[in-house]
Amino acid sequence: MADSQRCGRYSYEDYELTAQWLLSRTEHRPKVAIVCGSGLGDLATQLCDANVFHYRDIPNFLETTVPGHAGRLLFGLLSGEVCVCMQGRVHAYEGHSMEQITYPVRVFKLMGIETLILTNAAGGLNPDYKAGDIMLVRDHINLPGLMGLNPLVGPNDERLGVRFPCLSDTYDPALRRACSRVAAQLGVTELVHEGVLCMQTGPCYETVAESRLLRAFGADAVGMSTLPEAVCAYHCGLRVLALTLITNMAVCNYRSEERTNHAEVLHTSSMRAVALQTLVSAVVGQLGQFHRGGGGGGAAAAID
Ligand SMILES: O=P(O)(O)O[C@H]1O[C@H](CO)[C@@H](O)[C@H]1O
Ligand code: HPA
Repeated sequence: MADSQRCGRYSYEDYELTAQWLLSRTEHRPKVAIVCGSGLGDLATQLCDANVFHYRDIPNFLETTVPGHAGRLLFGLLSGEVCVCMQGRVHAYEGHSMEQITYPVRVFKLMGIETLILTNAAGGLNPDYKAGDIMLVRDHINLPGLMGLNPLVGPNDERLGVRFPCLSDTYDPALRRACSRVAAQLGVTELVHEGVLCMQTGPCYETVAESRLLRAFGADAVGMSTLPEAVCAYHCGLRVLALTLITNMAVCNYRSEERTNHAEVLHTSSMRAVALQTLVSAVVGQLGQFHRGGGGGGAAAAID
């Protein structure tokens, strides 16, 4: 394909090549993909009959560099549903473009994935939240995207999605409802909120003034990932559920002696890993009936 026809750095054929590379090395045919955020990678170890690939061995995948992101892709069964699970992600602050960090999402699309479940760690901005809570992402504020760092910038390949996607329904309402119901069945409703996730590029945590600004903008939590993946996934027709673990409260007060740090983020992730894994596994268990029905666009009918 000529450079002018490429989506940007990658062509459709690059995504296809990686998808075929993976599918030719596993007999699993997943419809669900899961991305594990900081310290949440143990979810991947729950997969039965797993086939494991290191990112460094997968064509065009980037290696992870951040503690808490193992850098392995696993195929296997979770709650009886065939899944592919990213044990860790790469971030823009590691020196990559938005297109590079979202590469796996388009590969998933070409592998036949229908639902993408994103997880991440973030700082709480909503004063009703506390470290250890879980936020179902209802909507987002994509600060890098608003500043031009949007993964869809560049020539658009219509095979992957439309030029001007409307993002009002990025986070599938039926999936969120299903997740809330599962949380109630598991007796963890008091841990679970719905809210707005803001992304800033990182790697610095926010200043006090920035945290206050983001709260005033309407954000309930702030992180350094997830939104580019959600944008790319929605663009190419995947159903998206995003679960944010509030690993710390963003510092919004000059008198506070709290200092956000990655060790604290990983500590909270480890404390809540089992709860989050249980929630995600149970939600995945509800997806099968819809996927077996085949075809897109019927999520609400199938899950409700
Ligand atoms: O978003 P994930 O990858 O879960 O991790 C979050 O936690 C790290 C900062 O502590 C950053 O990588 C931020 O993005
Ligand atoms: N801010 C940004 N990203 C984060 C935070 C935070 O407080 N915690 C975990 N990831």
